[in-house]
Amino acid sequence: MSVEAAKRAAARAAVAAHFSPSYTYVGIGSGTTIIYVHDLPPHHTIHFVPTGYQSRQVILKAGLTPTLFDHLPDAVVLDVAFDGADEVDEELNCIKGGGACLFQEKLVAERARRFVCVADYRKSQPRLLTSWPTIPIEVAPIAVSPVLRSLKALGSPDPIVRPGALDKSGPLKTDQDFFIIDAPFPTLLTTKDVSAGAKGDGSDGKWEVQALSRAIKAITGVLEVGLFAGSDGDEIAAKGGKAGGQKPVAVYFGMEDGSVVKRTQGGDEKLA
Ligand SMILES: O=C(CO)[C@H](O)[C@H](O)COP(=O)(O)O
Repeated sequence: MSVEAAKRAAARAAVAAHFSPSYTYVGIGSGTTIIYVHDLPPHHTIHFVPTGYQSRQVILKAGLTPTLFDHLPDAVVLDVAFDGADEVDEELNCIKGGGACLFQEKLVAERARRFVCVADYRKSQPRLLTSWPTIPIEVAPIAVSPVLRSLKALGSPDPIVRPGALDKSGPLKTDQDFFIIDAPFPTLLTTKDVSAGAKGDGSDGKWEVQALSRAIKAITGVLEVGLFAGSDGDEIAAKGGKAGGQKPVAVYFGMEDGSVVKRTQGGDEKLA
């Protein structure tokens, strides 16, 4: 099965399980997989909340109505948010930002009752930074040099500012007019690794996902980190919260053999 067919199969399974025509607000992320999420059952009054320029164009092209994040009334919680990912580990931590939209993607994911990811088989790995090489980090242009130095001090061997499409036009600019730094690190540890005795605090060069995310976020000049980790919407709801999770409640992987694998905290399940 082609990668595109795998993406479509993942999106169909995610929509079948997590979309309802009765919803009012639905987040729609960025990337090439999310395009297939627009194949929705009939619905009438849903506001689709984009995660940036590309996402807004995709919503418009599908004939749907975009509602910008900063137009949402304060009390609104999105019923669900769908998005892609660059890599997902076995604990459902994600790397995002391959398309440079990580800041608004995190805003939208955290505003949703449930965040659901769609991806093809290449994105599924036991640990982050196994196949995807770097962590995307959105940075204020004025702060690029000190942020690069701080990332090296945290153990990133060779962080680079992501170039734009043309050499002569300088670095790529995000929807916020910021830059993206792509920072490689050694493969990240899971909480299971830490429970099994690994330190995960970077002192031996190895970081656990959330510990590294916090350390990068604490650097002055960093707007957001492309690591989506911590609690998911269901864990937050169990504690009485309405939204706030960065981690997906489920990830749907379209597989090479045509099947779809659904990953949740309970493990992986092969769907038909
Ligand atoms: O995080 C993202 C953009 O910033 C995308 O969701 C991620 O890059 C996945 O994209 P694709 O579906 O094209 O593989």
